[in-house]
Amino acid sequence: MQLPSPAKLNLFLHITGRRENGYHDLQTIFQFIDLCDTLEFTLTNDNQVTLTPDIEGVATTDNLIYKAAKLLFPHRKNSTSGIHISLTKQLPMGGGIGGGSSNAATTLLALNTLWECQLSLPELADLGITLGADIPIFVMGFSAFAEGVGEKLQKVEPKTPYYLLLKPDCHVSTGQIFTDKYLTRDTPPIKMSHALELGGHNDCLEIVIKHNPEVEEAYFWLKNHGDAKLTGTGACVFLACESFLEAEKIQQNTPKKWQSWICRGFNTSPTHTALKEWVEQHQN
Ligand SMILES: C[C@](O)(CO)[C@H](O)COP(=O)(O)OP(=O)(O)OC[C@H]1O[C@@H](n2ccc(N)nc2=O)[C@H](O)[C@@H]1O
Ligand SMILES: Nc1ncnc2c1ncn2[C@@H]1O[C@H](COP(=O)(O)OP(=O)(O)OP(=O)(O)O)[C@@H](O)[C@H]1O
Repeated sequence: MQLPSPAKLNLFLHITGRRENGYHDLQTIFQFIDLCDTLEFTLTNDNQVTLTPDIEGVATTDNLIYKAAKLLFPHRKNSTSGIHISLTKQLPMGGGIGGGSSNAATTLLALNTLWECQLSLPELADLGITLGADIPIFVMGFSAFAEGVGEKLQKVEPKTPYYLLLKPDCHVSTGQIFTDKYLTRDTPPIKMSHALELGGHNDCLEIVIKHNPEVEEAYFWLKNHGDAKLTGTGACVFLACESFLEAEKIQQNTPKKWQSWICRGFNTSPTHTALKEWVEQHQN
């Protein structure tokens, strides 16, 4: 089974409070984009989880793919089932586009089918959130207005424009941003209808810029072309464009020191679309 594992954008990100355990209450709209890693799953009968290739600097046992597979292990129908997973990585790490979380969710979805665990999507999301706050959105697979730490999801259908996405050459630590003393943590909550009509801002921007001059440069460069936004805690910044051609024109002038992609917004995760097709093809 081969599945895409897409990135997400936070169309805005408001921080409305801080919990005693250090996690933050937030409001955001998540949307998927068609920039994806690819995961290939091969069933084995050896009671093992194996993963290739290694991600540089990440031990296999720390890889969210491996951790997600291990979470599902007790739910296998057949206790000798194993899995070999092969990862083709395209999504930059530390970009705020949720690559690791997406990989974990894709693994949960694939193995739930291959190992016949028969867990519901909310049950998989509950397992996933123990590994990361961004995993439930990728498990549920629809664009959403999110609250809580990112797990209370209401389905929404924002516009699906082309985006120009830039990745400055730095890696932002989400933990560092969320522990910064000066992070705004008291943005008043807004209603979903307000969020859909008027959008919002990203409370992390000021702190991310303070720690990462590369993000500051890319953000203000892109802002010259329109309403540029930071996704998550960065480092990626993005701009919704009127058309593919407009995105391409701006991309042609983008300084070469930044990676750039033209991608499309999607309100259904490409993982879910591909998994549905796989299930239809493999039904007796
Ligand atoms: C910034 C976002 O990407 C927005 O979608 C997410 O909120 C972050 O999600 P994530 O990377 O899956 O987050 P986790 O791996 O659970 O946590 C990374 C770090 O961010 C902090 N964190 C994360 C989510 C949240 N709502 N409040 C937090 O304070 C955690 O304390 C942790 O130190
Ligand atoms: N399969 C994986 N893919 C990417 N990163 C992984 C994976 N497994 C573990 N990680 C760790 O997670 C960290 C964050 O990677 P990720 O691609 O999710 O970045 P991100 O989008 O900025 O994350 P977030 O905003 O969710 O913190 C990486 O630096 C890496 O140490």
